Amino acid sequence: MKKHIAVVSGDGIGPDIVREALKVLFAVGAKFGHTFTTSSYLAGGAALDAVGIPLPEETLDGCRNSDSVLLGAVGGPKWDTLASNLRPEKALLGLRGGLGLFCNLRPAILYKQLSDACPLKAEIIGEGLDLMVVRELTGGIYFGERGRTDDAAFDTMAYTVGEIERIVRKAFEIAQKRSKRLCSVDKANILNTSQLWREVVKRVQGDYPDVEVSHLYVDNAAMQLVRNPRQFDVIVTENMFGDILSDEASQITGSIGMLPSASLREDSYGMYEPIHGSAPDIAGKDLANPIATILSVAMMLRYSFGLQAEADCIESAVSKVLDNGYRTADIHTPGMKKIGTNDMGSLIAQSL
Ligand SMILES: NC(=O)C1=CN([C@@H]2O[C@H](COP(=O)(O)OP(=O)(O)OC[C@H]3O[C@@H](n4cnc5c(N)ncnc54)[C@H](O)[C@@H]3O)[C@@H](O)[C@H]2O)C=CC1
Ligand SMILES: CC(C)CC(=O)C(=O)O
Ligand SMILES: [Mg+2]
Repeated sequence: MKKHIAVVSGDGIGPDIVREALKVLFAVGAKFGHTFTTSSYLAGGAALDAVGIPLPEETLDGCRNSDSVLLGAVGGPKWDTLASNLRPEKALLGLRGGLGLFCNLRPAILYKQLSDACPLKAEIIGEGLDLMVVRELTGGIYFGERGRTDDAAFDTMAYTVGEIERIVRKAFEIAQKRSKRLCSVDKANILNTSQLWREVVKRVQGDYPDVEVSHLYVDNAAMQLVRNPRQFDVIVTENMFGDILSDEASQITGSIGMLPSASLREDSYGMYEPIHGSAPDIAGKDLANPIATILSVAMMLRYSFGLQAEADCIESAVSKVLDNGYRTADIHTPGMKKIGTNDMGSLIAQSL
């Protein structure tokens, strides 16, 4: 198979982790006889520094004309004082919105080798954690009307039935292939958008009678995630709630450096990125955990290219390296071998 991938490394640890993910992508290509080619594009602070805007047209076009996108992360203190339409994070929203990637899958899996890195008590975590956060990605408050004067500011959360229905249907389909349990998270005791969200879930539910549905308010869901995370299998929620809850879920897996994501539209095209940000505190220091980005490559192979065995091979290689006791600093526990970003990527590539 031949595929062309747009690579957007971005800022902070973005280049560190994408470099390791590409090592693994090319190694898996060589092992299975696929040709993966790449083109690099600027976005975020890197683009601001080079051309004065966070998302150059060339980047969006390059991504559109590729088979999929691999993204690191954007943002950092250097650009924090810029007006909101010029901030690096605008590039991320521009890519997600511009490419129509409404469906964000964020699997939170606690590898058994990392149970000591999980901050929850053993009796809470039991046999482990394997949940899927299905997050709406192109609507809600990150995309609504916004404004700012010297002494006031507003952001708007807006959703249409169509935007809710398409993500909710995706979540039902995913639940059908897993444990057939779906929890919809909203704030329907306050927000109009959440009341509409809940109405849509209840109507659409009729088409998936085999799926058991529950509803939680987001404040309770945040609490339940640490009280009893194993009650969840698939969570579906709007953009900002999904952003926050997936960072929370990631900590249960040991580190935010473990969680990959896929951002999809109706066809097989997708953008793949770790759920974390650009971690400016550890950028360029060989400290970042590249596993989330490497597992994002596995998601790319599975969801965009239909390469199941290749995706499984990457996930097994990650597991093997953890089995052998290698840990980056964020998941390190006593008795384990502490290694850097570069060695972690190389070991995973060699273990394919
Ligand atoms: N997708 C993206 O591009 C995102 C970008 N951001 C941006 O990133 C910048 C930093 O944001 P923060 O809130 O600090 O979130 P962050 O996710 O970058 O970092 C939070 C904490 O987790 C650690 N961390 C993150 N990824 C790690 C990894 N792979 N290995 C080890 N440790 C890791 C960091 O060192 C930090 O202590 C901001 O400019 C923010 O806007 C934030 C979230 C998503
Ligand atoms: C940087 C934000 C726009 C988004 C975010 O935190 C995320 O998608 O995880
Ligand atoms: Mg986030």
